[in-house]
Amino acid sequence: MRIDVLTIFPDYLAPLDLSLVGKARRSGLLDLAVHDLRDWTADRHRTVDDTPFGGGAGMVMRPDVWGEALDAVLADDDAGQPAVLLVPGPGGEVLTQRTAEELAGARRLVIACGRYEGIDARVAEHYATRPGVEVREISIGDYVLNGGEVAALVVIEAVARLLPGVVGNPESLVEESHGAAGLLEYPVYTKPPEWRGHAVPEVLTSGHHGKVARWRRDRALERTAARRPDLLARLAPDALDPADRRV
Ligand SMILES: COC(=O)c1ccnc(N)c1
Repeated sequence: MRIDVLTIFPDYLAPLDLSLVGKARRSGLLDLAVHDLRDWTADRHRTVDDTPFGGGAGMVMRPDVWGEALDAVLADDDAGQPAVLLVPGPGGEVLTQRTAEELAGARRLVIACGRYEGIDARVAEHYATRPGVEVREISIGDYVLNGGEVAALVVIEAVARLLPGVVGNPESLVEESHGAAGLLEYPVYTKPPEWRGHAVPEVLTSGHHGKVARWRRDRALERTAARRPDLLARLAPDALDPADRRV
């Protein structure tokens, strides 16, 4: 997968050199490039914004600069592959694990990080008509940030970890919260077996794999019922077996 990020703060995306995403980039599993939007400005001050039509506080990011940048980045592709143009913003569709799974299936993501009061609306309108480009505004939750960069980091991590080969044990993707099981994850423990008077649940040291699996499933169901009953309600009817019903 190829991901391009456009921003006026490239250093905000430095964490993408670290950990699993950084490893995926170095191994070639993920082709990720961060671009400075100001490289497409034409004036001495490298201006990317201007005052809003209709008045009001703050500044709006100029469509001409974004147009030059997006045209250049979108044109730079090997096979005219379709691209999803993501615009992080509080008014977008809220990112869920399902969204991440969808985006992980894309050949290419281009992420336009807005700042100030946002990007001139005509940019999204224009690229929505561009053949091979799908425009999606993505929110990472119901709150406002100062720019799209933090959201870009969240989206990239949520998507990259789903790419084959990025996480060591793909099995772990099934039982994690919001994973394929559709439940919250069960509690996890490691050595020592007792810590400050807290013992590890005995079943986990019994060596009985069937009982461990049942215990974990029960804890995941209990947690989901207590903290996110909405997720339980969404489960397919056949997702719960008779043994689950007693939790
Ligand atoms: C400027 O971007 C935001 O404020 C933003 C982006 C993505 N999700 C949000 N909840 C806010």
